[in-house]
Amino acid sequence: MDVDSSSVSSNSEPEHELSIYERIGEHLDSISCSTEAYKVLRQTKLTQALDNLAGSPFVSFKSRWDTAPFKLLVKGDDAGTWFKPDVEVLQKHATPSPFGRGEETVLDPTYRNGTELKADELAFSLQGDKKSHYISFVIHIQDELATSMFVGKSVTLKLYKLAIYGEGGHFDWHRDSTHSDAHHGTVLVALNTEWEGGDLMLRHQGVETVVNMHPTISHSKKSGDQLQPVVVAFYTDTEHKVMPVTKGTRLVLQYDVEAVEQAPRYRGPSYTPLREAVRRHQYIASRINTYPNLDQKVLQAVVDEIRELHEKGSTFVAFPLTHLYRKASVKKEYLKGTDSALFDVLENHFNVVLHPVLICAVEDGWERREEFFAHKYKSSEEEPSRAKGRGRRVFKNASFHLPQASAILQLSLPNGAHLGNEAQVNGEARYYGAGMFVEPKSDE
Ligand SMILES: O=C(O)CCC(=O)C(=O)O
Ligand SMILES: [Fe+2]
Repeated sequence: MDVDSSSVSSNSEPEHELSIYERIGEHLDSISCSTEAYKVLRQTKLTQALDNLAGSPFVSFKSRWDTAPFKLLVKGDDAGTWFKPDVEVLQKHATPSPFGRGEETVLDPTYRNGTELKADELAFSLQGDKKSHYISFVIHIQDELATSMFVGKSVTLKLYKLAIYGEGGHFDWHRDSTHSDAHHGTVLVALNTEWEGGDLMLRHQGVETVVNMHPTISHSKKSGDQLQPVVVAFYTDTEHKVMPVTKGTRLVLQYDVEAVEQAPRYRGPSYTPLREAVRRHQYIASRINTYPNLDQKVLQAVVDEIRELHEKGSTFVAFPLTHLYRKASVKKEYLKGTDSALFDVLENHFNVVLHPVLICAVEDGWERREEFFAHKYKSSEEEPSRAKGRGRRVFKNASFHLPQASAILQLSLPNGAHLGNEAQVNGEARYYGAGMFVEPKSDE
């Protein structure tokens, strides 16, 4: 990239969370930062505009589908129905749930205490064998997600497992592991049992939310009162935990959500992805609890601010994505939530490039003040000379704007190491911070 650069200057404040990020970043990659640096700015007009945009990391809604009669089969054994599952049969076949601590898969009941059945051990069919009803239930969830968390994407649910938590069962804070580049969400649906405790908690940008997963009664004139499951979906990079169950048994189906960009279809002359997203949101907003923020005014404020920065001479304006991604998923087609909506809008006005990002701290030798720099993450094959102590080049006409609500600072799990529902053996599923790099369109 052809941009001006200057040597390091020092006038920023020390930032506690940034130090954490830098430590984790190094832990993740065991590399030093690359030589080309973007100066990190905080509390700018652009960071404020981005903070106003921050959305919610999850949705929950009642399924309108009649799930009551779904039959459950475990390794061919009858295990009741969604309405009345046979807990004993399910437990008989279940195995203890491990989790991932760094590269290891471990069993540690102080962190996770529960058992599970894998997807290939389970089957569903309606009494009378109309299996298509179960498939319709799944398709209904996919459709809801394509109008909320994954606007305009083609969404596929894949059953991952059934988690069983008896009394004392729980799972501490973790992020779910991803199983493919397109895997961006988790869906949970509780079966109809009675339990107390066992709340699901989600944590995003430091805010914790409790979700009630108990099936609820729905009143309908046509079909009378009906018990319906609550569907909870969240992005895979959302930290979550299951509080200890104090009574009864909690049975939860867990699905992986794969989302990829939809093939272009015929669009009318007034079509824009944002208009389409907002139209769909208005339709579902009344039924769905929370969803990404797609307020046009808030999105426009980000566009206006970037344009102003460009006009003032900051040709390269960068900021972090709201979510974390595996490295191979830092691509337009895999963006989720507000990241996806914002990219679509910015792309109409600017040249936008996505790239994994590392933030590094540099200590000023005299005053012992830390300064922070954002770097496009490059592997050692891409930039082999990086670690050999070449000077840092700071782009003069560029800035990296770091909002409060940025997942890049949320990589700080309690002990700084990966804690997931699975181990990370070859590292391809690691979560990275990433950024959007926005410059004026070359023809403007
Ligand atoms: O049972 C639940 O509600 C979630 C379990 C979970 O987070 C997991 O197994 O990864
Ligand atoms: Fe999980």
